[in-house]
Amino acid sequence: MLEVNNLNVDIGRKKIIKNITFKVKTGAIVGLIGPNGAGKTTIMKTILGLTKFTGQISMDNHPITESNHKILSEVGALIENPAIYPFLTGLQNLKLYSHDKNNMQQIVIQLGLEKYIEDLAKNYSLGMKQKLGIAIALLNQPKLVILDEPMNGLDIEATILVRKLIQQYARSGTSFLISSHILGELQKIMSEAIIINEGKVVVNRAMSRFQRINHQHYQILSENPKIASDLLAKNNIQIKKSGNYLCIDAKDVFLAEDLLYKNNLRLLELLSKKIDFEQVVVSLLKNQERDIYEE
Ligand SMILES: Nc1ncnc2c1ncn2[C@@H]1O[C@H](COP(=O)(O)OP(=O)(O)OP(=O)(O)O)[C@@H](O)[C@H]1O
Repeated sequence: MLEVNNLNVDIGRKKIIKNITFKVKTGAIVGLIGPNGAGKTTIMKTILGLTKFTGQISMDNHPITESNHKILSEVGALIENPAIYPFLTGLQNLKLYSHDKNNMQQIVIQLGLEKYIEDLAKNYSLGMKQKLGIAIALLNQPKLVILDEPMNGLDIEATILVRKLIQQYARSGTSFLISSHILGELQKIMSEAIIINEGKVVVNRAMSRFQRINHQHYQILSENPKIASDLLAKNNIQIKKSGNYLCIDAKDVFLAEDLLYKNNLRLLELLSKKIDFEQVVVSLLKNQERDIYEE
């Protein structure tokens, strides 16, 4: 539904976004991940027609250009600080954007805003403002929702609520492009991850293709790593070397222990390891494009 092709953004003389191409399918939750200054917010702002660019952006085959933003009426967004008028109540703020009273009331309930929706927004806490900003982004049944750091300032209860709501909207066909530094949180909901660094895409992949996340493996340190490595390889155990350590799959650990014992190779260390998504992202960013954990 959203297609971004060969996107380039220059600010002053600096190239901020360098030839970025990606798609967001209907009902997908796409995570935009990258270190500070990677270009996440710039990409989001560009899609929303707020920044000059070269390349092509289209939604449902309608091009988004500097002069044609019509299709953006189908997009909800929360970028940086929520655009909230402090001297209006939460409800008055929502009414400014809402086309449908029933839909607005439903979102107030879905996000648990009832208790303070009649209060002036200037008296809202950071988390309350954030929830109101998310409510504005979800108004009017958007086809695409762009959220920059949506979990900012939210407590655990609100985080779970927003997570469930995003999943519920995605199930009914809304697409999401979300940036977050809280990778564990994003990992719980996103269907695809686009990892960017210095304005370029490092990896663009469905979550199901990060096969090694949470994969259990073992690191073995034996008396004689060279002989141990030859022995395990000869017995069809797949090994990866990491210095003197040999990494093997959890399913092979008993066989490996047995082989080492029978061949009088003393086991000095046996460490159980799990690779989490954060480690995968750090390794991808370090190696740029080469994922050491992928086969
Ligand atoms: N108005 C601007 N003028 C000059 N440089 C800018 C401007 N806006 C963004 N940049 C630069 O563009 C680059 C990307 O910034 P951007 O805000 O898109 O990064 P980000 O990935 O969203 O970072 P963060 O995670 O810190 O929010 C940075 O180097 C930033 O300094």
